[in-house]
Amino acid sequence: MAVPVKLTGMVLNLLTILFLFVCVMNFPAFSEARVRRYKWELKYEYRSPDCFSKLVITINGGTPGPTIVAEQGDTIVVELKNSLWTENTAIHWHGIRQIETPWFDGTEGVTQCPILPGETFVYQFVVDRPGTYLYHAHYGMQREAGLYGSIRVSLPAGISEPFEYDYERSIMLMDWYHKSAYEQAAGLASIPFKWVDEPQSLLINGRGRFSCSSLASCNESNPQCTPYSLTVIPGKTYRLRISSLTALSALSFQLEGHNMTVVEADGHYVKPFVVQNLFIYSGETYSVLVKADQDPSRNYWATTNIVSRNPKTTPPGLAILNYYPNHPRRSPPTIPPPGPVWDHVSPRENQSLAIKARQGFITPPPKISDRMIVFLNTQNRFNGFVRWSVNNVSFNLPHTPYLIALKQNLLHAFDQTPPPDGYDFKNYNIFDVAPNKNATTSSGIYRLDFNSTVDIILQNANTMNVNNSETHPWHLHGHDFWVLGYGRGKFDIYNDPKNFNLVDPIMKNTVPVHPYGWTALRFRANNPGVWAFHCHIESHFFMGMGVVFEEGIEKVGKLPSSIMGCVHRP
Ligand SMILES: O=C1O[C@H]([C@@H](O)CO)C(O)=C1O
Repeated sequence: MAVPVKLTGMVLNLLTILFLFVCVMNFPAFSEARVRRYKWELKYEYRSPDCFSKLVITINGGTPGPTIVAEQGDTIVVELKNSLWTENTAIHWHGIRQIETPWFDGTEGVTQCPILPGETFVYQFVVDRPGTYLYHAHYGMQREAGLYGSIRVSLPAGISEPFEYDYERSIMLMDWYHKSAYEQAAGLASIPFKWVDEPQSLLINGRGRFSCSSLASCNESNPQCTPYSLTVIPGKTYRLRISSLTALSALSFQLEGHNMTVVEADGHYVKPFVVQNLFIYSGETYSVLVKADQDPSRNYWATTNIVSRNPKTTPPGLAILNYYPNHPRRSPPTIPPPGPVWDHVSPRENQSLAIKARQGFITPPPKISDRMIVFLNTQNRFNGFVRWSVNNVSFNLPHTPYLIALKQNLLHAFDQTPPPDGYDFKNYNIFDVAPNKNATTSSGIYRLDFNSTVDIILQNANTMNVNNSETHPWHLHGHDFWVLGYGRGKFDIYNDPKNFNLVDPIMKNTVPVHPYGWTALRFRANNPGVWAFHCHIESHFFMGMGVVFEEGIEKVGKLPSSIMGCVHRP
């Protein structure tokens, strides 16, 4: 009798060890997960990021705000105190899917009520994937007041990336306006329409340079606008996590005399490819590898330029690539290299086409989809206002959050007619000035079958100006999608799907649609909640360029009362 008992004990011990081993290997989060707590206070303060002094929103005194640094599987807790005297807020955690916490996506009007002045709101969510992510205000046009920052999620200790580097650094790109977000918003919502125009400067890690000349509130020797200096040790390889949260601008980023190898996009490993300049759209993140292998006796320029729109008077953003031990502020002996020609579309299309999933890290998409929605992107005129629309419907964001309205059956909170799944494919000429017949505004939403596979075709077109089609970066909340393809002209619903990349498409959360082109995406509607999908250009979303998806609302757990401040209960 004794032997079998002993054997059973041994077997049990072995099984326990095996179980723990499997947990550690497959679910690093299980063994390592930590809670990371942040205490943030938002304030309006005078700052001079490009030497021009204006009111900006700071987090704990800074803009950009603090970087959230975590490991895969960690829980992030941000205790956010709104000390803006008279202004609400909400913060979106861009690229974090909010699995089982759809109420902490931070999208005012979609997933939560605004956070009132004086209130402290606690966001709590899990960062379930490694990669480079972002956070920013998602309330009106508040992001461009300076409320933004980055989230860096690394792999748990003991697991390595599929590429090698010695050190890593973050580069955050931003465009910068001197007018307040209020002045801009009021202009966009006025008759006659007042466009925001090109930014006054471009910021690299929160620093830029505006030519101050005669302006009293501008001081070029203010240390707040000293160019950012990225110090490298000769011979070492750096992983640069490059992100953009511009209000408007599509950018190119380059390091004078250095190639960059792209290895990550929006938290997914990319089949490596080399670029001299990286095109990056608002809401995107990339990691590139750079070797400090040039003449170490000098410094080099790091520059960013506007592409896709005529930059007019906006100067390039400049930073210094500092080869240690040269002085970090020593100007390179060269003039900053020019960026790519702003209106050449094909180099940008080529970069989009080059971004594929890395071998060994491919998550294949479902082979077929259950529903295809085509989104025609156009400008409209509606009751005299200039708006943007998809399928001739311009989105109106209600202030009762959809998540609450749907859970509590508040049907009066938004339009109950769903917007259309397509446009008049046969008769609409995407190269014509947008005619805007039958343009409407609506707060209606798309309701997706839970767990269904959805294809989205972003179809670009001419704006209301002759021979003009713009670039729009579209961002999906709550999901990553597969990028199945890009094309020029009008998407052919019968033939173009035959060329979809179902082999190694990259997964992303933000993707551009190029001028007069289309972009095809696929995602699984498997994250119960209500999710915004919109152009990441701050003014375009404000002008109606977005939609909302609902999926599996019945599976959403009990909503926390903290998100419900604006909802009147009977
Ligand atoms: O929304 C926009 O308005 C202007 C312009 O079209 C106004 O005429 C522009 O470039 C946008 O992107």
